[in-house]
Amino acid sequence: MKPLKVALLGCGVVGSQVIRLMHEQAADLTARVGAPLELAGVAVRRLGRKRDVEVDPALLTTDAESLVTRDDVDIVIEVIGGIEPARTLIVSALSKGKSVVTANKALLAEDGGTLHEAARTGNGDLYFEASVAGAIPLLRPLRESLAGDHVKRVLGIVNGTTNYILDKMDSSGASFTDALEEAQTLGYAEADPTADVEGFDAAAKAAILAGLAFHSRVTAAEVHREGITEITATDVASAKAMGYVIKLLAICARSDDGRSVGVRVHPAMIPRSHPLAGVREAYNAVFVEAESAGQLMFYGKGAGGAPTASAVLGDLVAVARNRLAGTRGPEESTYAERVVHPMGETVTRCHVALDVADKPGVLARVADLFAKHDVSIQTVRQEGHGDDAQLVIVTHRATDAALTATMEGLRELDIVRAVASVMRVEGDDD
Ligand SMILES: NC(=O)c1ccc[n+]([C@@H]2O[C@H](COP(=O)([O-])OP(=O)(O)OC[C@H]3O[C@@H](n4cnc5c(N)ncnc54)[C@H](O)[C@@H]3O)[C@@H](O)[C@H]2O)c1
Ligand SMILES: N[C@@H](CCO)C(=O)O
Ligand code: NA
Repeated sequence: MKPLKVALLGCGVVGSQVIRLMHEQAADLTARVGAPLELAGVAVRRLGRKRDVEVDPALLTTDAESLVTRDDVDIVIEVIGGIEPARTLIVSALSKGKSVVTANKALLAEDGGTLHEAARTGNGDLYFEASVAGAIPLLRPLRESLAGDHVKRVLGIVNGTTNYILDKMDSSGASFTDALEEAQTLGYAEADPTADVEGFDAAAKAAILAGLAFHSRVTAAEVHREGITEITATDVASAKAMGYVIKLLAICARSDDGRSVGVRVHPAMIPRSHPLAGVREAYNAVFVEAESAGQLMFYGKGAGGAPTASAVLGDLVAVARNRLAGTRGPEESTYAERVVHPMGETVTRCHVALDVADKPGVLARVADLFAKHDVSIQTVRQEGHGDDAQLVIVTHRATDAALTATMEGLRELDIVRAVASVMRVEGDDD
């Protein structure tokens, strides 16, 4: 049987594991695909570098553009990352009729439309399971298994680094800075942790998830994004005292009338009894709620060379089978054309801690301000007394615009010394 030729772009953490697995599992892959998969070349930045995997030096090239357009190449795997040259290389490959497998969430979330269009006109496949939640099969279930259902909400932990940091803060009382340092020492967080801790990585994944779940195109720029850098040990302790844990959540939800979607990434308190609260260390987990299927949960490793390569290889087998069968996988589905509504229209609950003076009338004035903005209070608790009093308030569901206006009003009240902590509450639907 004629082999299918595979060009690999990038031989870093993921790329080196792709090579290892293609080599070690060659016989099984051949049997599963129906033809051998053969590496045609590996594009790297520097030829002489020491690598985590043995590669035939004759396969290495620094000319990625020539590799992806070579006539004998059938499938291109892109694991370089970043926007350029990844975009140009993927578009070149697709325009030449190749199929592409990529793990590049940043590119898909910024300009997925261009890639999908190139796949459509080139009549090839574009698969990207590894781009969201690494090893966890999540995109194929959304794109294929749930294609007959109506997804209402996707909610989950899609960034392992921040989950590791928040888990450390929760279990040991560590500060954000100390927990980040530990995550860096262990290799979870990068030297420049911005993409993870500021929520960019999770926002890109949320955009991809929302697009698939709601059959609409969503870009990273449309995702409301807040990171975890401002979370203090006091926030974590305060959450703990109330039976909550703080997680960085990606939440994609369809509006009640079905016309729009909300897509957001921010830290939130969830009850300790919620299944997502038990997601420890660098693990990922995603809940999908669909009209007929009900609640589904996907859990596993969202990062790491081998786990991510597992998802890449799954896609490789799928696109290879399609090529042999002379068919293609599903195209991008954007027929619903739902718009992303502004964060102000999103309905959430809120936990607020206020430093106040403990004297008559303070609670009444605070409550009055919530009422003025039509925000209903669920619980209120006072801690401390005298000049050290703190009011801890949890609201019922209200629009983010009303909650934001309430917080602004609280900051202006003379009886409020400081708004010590504001955090959204998710996962208990009171
Ligand atoms: N590492 C993970 O756990 C993980 C998980 C999910 C998705 N991803 C995605 O997989 C992709 C790769 O991630 P990684 O962790 O392997 O990164 P990495 O930095 O370890 O590897 C990228 C490699 O690409 C090479 N490269 C850069 N520009 C190149 C060019 N123009 N030509 C040839 N080679 C070039 C780099 O030298 C590097 O070796 C990214 O899109 C990332 O977001 C990674
Ligand atoms: N940096 C990501 C892994 C790649 O998506 C994380 O911490 O989950
Ligand atoms: Na995945």
